[in-house]
Amino acid sequence: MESINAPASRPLTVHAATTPLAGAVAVPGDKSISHRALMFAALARGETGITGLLEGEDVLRTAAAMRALGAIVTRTAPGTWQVIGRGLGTLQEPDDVLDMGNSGTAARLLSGILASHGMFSVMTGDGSLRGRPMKRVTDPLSATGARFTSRSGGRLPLAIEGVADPAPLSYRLPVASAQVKSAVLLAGLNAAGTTRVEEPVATRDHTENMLRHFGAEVSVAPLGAGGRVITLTGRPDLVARDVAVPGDPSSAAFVLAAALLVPGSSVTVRGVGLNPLRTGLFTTLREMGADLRLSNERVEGGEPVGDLTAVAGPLHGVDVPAERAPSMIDEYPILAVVAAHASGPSRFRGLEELRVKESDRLSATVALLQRNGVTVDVVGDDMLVTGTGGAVPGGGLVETRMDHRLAMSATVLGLVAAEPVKVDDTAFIDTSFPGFIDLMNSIGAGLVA
Ligand SMILES: O=C(O)C1=C[C@@H](OP(=O)(O)O)[C@@H](O)[C@H](O)C1
Ligand SMILES: C=C(OP(=O)(O)O)C(=O)O
Repeated sequence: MESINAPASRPLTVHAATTPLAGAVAVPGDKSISHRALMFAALARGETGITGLLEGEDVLRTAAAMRALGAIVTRTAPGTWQVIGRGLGTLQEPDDVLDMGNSGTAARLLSGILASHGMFSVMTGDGSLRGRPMKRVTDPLSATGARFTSRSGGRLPLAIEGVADPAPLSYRLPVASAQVKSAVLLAGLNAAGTTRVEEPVATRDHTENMLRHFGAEVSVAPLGAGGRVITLTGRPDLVARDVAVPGDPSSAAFVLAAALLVPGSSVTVRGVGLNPLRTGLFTTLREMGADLRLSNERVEGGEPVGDLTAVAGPLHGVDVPAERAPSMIDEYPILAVVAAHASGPSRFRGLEELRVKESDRLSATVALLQRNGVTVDVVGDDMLVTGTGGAVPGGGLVETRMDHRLAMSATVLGLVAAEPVKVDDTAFIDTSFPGFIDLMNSIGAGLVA
């Protein structure tokens, strides 16, 4: 897909690692928490300090958008940012189109904020984001009184006529999506009364946790088997509070997977966020027989954090239940790579949401593996991978389709394939994991960009 916003492409040929991977590293800050820290700080009164902020392209788009809306957002040192917000309901109408780049989280969460402020705005994104569904947020948000206009299909670019006195929403999520849940809750911040969201399956709860941290009243109650009801009292006095962003478990996934696969490796990733609604991959890897050790468990900035050490060893196939998908939704491409290297069959169930990520990750992951000689099928919404028992042929060209996670997954596959794996473009890795190639080289991957 072409886009005027697309960075120059950066192809990479990955050769098998010739030595074990070793060392202790830290990955960049959590992307979900970084977006939220910037947005919520901009809505709060006063000065918020953020440490460990992910300085990836996606989060930088959110920083630019909050500036365009009148917050003062300043980078004071690497990963350390200061945000001066003026308080809920006081955002300024942006002068120009808000370009959210490649980021679904930025676009969807911001929709909730823009809908609930009395201003006109227009939002767009890159070629990938313009293809992703927005009706999942604009449908519920329309009940606030806000109006959304777009071309047919309800995708970006989107014009938003927000309302200064939005009606509070009561909404049951039709898809398991933390982005939709968050958009509804954010619209509820500036609404008089109670906003209520029901989620049939629990999704990442960083919005709930961080809104409470900034002084909002948010309650969470169980709903049926594994679901939740979230209620938010509108018009809270949001007050600036510092935020420490933990390392992103979705980024640590690539480093740890590489260490599990390259023979003889042992790698520690320090300070990984371990919110239980994010750790489905680690559970799954252990079920595959992975030696994944947790140490130095602690709570930082209200989130559980720990150091994870991956030690290479034999892995076997796994059957991942659909209920686990929300807690590892971004990890299926790298899990598929691990399953391709493992012995025996794997089945990952209930992956319909993968079709609407930065790319159609179901078909793109299938293509990634097939191009490299691995047998893989899709049956309904399930992916079936036939493990090679450590004998991935490789030799294929992977199309990353403007999708950072495909680029990193293909890179890890190349480290253990018999023939070099060509990755058409690694530039999009910068959306979530700037410095990925250097970090991998610091533990011995030998990647030559
Ligand atoms: O809320 C968030 O920060 C995110 C939610 C998930 O998306 P969905 O809500 O579309 O499942 C995830 O895939 C994305 O990377 C980040
Ligand atoms: C799906 C992802 O992000 P987003 O929806 O924010 O583009 C991701 O990072 O894998």
